[in-house]
Amino acid sequence: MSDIIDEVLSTLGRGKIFRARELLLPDYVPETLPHRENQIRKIVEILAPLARSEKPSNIFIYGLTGTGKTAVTKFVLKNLYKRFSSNFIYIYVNTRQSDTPYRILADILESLNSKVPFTGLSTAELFRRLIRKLNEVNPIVIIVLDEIDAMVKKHGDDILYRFTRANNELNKSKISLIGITNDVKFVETLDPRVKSSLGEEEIVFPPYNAEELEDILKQRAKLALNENAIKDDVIKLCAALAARDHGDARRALDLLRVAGEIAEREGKDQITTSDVEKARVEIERDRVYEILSTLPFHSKLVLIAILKGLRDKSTLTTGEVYEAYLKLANKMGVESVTQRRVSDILNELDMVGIITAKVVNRGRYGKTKEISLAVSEDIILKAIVESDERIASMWN
Ligand SMILES: Nc1ncnc2c1ncn2[C@@H]1O[C@H](COP(=O)(O)OP(=O)(O)OP(=O)(O)O)[C@@H](O)[C@H]1O
Repeated sequence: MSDIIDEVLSTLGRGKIFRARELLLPDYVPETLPHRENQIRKIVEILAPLARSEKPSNIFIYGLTGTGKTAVTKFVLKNLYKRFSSNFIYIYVNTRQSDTPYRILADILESLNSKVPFTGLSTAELFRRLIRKLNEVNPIVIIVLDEIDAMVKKHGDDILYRFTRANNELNKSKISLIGITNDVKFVETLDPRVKSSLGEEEIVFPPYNAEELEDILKQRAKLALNENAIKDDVIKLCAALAARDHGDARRALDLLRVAGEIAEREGKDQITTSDVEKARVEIERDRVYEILSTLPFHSKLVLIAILKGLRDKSTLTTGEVYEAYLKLANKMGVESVTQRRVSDILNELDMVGIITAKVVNRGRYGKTKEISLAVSEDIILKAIVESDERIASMWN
């Protein structure tokens, strides 16, 4: 049996495209970050008091997705830590993954070598433990809260408020916060006290343009791909597609990586622009699949109702979708949600690009929406059936 494993591994190793594929993955923090010199300089200036063991101001960083916020923050902290490791420590928490106040506090405590049970304590108790722990250690603690909008939208900004006030309870140690978000409007929703404290310093990351993305891709391609595996037209196309999509470097790098994987799968030794086109379709399909499979149960049911309804007609009204949904809920023996909620679900599905809901005026009958699908029926069915056993058993 181990022959099979060796055989597969040896063919994988024989790829002609990648030298180090992992350098194109989103978690990799490169040694140089072109076109972010100003942001790096500004963060270093704000954090400079660390050199004198003094607490820096809190920083609030915002900019659209893929504009380098996380990479730049990690890069600066890593490099400052190399120089002043006796003056501070830093803890990075992604609050989309650790998306409750409990998990965030537990993550921070665990980084400080303090074991925390998975559940069972109050957040107030965790906070007390954190203060106690920090009072034992000397240095300044920089806490990076990445994607904080995700957590605050679900749980409110109480934990941020507590963090910004924690220094009053600390003796030797001090906390500085770096909050990162890609939702620019999010700042306005914060409690004014949190806003002014977290936003002592604000840094904006603008989107990259196509030329900047080309530089980023070229630099990364040099490290990750074999020398002759790529030509300029491929880099240009990846950069142009990602620039159109609000200047997102992650998207540009994903396009390049997936195009490389497609070329390698086909045994080629060079990536072509048609591989990039295929990569674009593949990435979009994965994105849609991910959205669909993580939808809440009733949203999935509404979609199935739409699929059934569209067998006989080309579009459906909101009322027709609701009727079809009620029938399904009844058949499955689940409690249905209100028509108002179904209407909200339809808006959400429209916003993420799964359906199209066009408002039409029906004269004296008022306005309604004409609902149709914006993605293929196959992918909806596949994602929902594969992610929800109850719906799958009804469908089969
Ligand atoms: N200037 C740059 N040079 C090289 N690589 C970059 C640059 N900016 C971003 N990247 C790369 O692009 C990807 C996305 O960047 P990053 O995660 O920092 O974006 P972000 O702004 O934090 O996005 P999000 O808000 O979605 O988390 C990462 O792989 C990162 O290494």
